[in-house]
Amino acid sequence: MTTTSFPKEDIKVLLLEGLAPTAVETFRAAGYSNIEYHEKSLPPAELAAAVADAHIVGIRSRSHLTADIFQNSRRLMAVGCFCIGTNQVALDAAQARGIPVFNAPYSNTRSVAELVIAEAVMLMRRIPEKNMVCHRGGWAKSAAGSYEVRDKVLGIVGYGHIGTQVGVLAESMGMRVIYYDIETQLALGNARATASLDDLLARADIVTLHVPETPSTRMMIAEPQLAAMKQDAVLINASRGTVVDIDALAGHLRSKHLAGAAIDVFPVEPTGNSDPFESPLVGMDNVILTPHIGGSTGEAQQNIGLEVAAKLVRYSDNGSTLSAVNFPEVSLPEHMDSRRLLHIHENVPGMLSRINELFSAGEVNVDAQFLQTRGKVGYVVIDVSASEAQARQLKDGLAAIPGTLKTRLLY
Ligand SMILES: NC(=O)C1=CN([C@@H]2O[C@H](COP(=O)(O)OP(=O)(O)OC[C@H]3O[C@@H](n4cnc5c(N)ncnc54)[C@H](O)[C@@H]3O)[C@@H](O)[C@H]2O)C=CC1
Ligand SMILES: O=C(O)C(=O)COP(=O)(O)O
Repeated sequence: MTTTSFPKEDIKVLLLEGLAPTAVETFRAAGYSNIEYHEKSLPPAELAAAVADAHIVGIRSRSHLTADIFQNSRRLMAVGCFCIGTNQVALDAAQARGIPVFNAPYSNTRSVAELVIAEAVMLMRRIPEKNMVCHRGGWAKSAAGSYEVRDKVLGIVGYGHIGTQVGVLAESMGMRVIYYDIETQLALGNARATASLDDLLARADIVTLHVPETPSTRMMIAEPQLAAMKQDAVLINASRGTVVDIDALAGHLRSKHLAGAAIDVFPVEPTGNSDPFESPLVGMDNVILTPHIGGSTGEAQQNIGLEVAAKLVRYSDNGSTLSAVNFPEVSLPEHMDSRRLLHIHENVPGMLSRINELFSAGEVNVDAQFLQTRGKVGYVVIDVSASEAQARQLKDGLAAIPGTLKTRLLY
């Protein structure tokens, strides 16, 4: 087991939002015993205080880590988003303070894709309305307005990891897949890119959204886009709540322009299961409402727990930042016979020469050096053959270089 200059039992790991036991097990197996585990997200003030006291923080989509939180969390070393989306984290602010943020880019992809396919079938068969009639003691046996998904056009907005999975599954059921993405993407199977979003909206019987939350996707599906959809088309949103104008959608469902919708994410979501849920879509029989559970399956959560905790442990033990979403990516070998110094700094001219001056002045041998920069931050890892005292002295020397954000020493 790797040792760190800072004793592992003092490295505080804060895990929020009911992460899978695999996350806790991974930390424990690596020797991290100081774990604070919460089943829920914390209210903003409690969150800020808890993060300020932690070295490693694990969250899901509900905990908003703002620039202020990073500003006031001097101990914080790394953040793990145990999900795909990282829009809840002020990534630039984390970068500016030398804090890498990790996520699980694929672990719940399939879970979302399966749900979307199921919802496409349910909506095309008008199951939500028929289900509600039965619950109210009625009987609505009729084929009117019900269709197979075979041969229908599925329009995927955002053809990334989830969008492509949805496309592959949809084709296996005979759907014709078209997609729109701002980037050029490899079309899987027989899927075809559309010239524009409007083109997709005009052709699709089922529109499903798989874009991240960014300024360009905010209210991307608003009144004009909804109006551009085909009569009786259906909309599925399991991306982010900010992507759709929910009031405008309610209007198009009420007027029967659109035949139905399945919505998993909302502009404002309850912070916990005991909070009330409010939406203009509540009470509409032709809408499937789900509480942001696109990625909530046993398989996904178990895998996410393992994946993100392993990334955090690797960073803490070894300095590797591979697949960090906001940070220079460095994949490092083990440092069996060396002591490893980590230096995170502002990405300004002259930094490397200052670092190298420090080492050329000393009497230690540099075994390996790794450097990577990204945005405003640079990351240098130096393996040295040195005594513990020499390595500590070098760490202090690194910390004294102006523009230094963080230094660490791994034995
Ligand atoms: N409901 C849930 O529980 C879950 C929701 N999600 C959401 O799904 C999103 C997508 O996930 P992935 O497919 O893994 O992400 P991804 O990054 O692999 O794919 C997103 C795609 O959207 C495209 N895109 C970005 N801006 C666009 C725009 N303005 N117009 C058209 N295309 C645009 C990108 O080029 C990319 O191809 C996540 O960011 C997350 O917000 C993810 C997992 C679970
Ligand atoms: O992975 C994502 O981006 C999700 O939206 C899932 O979030 P969750 O882990 O269910 O809070």
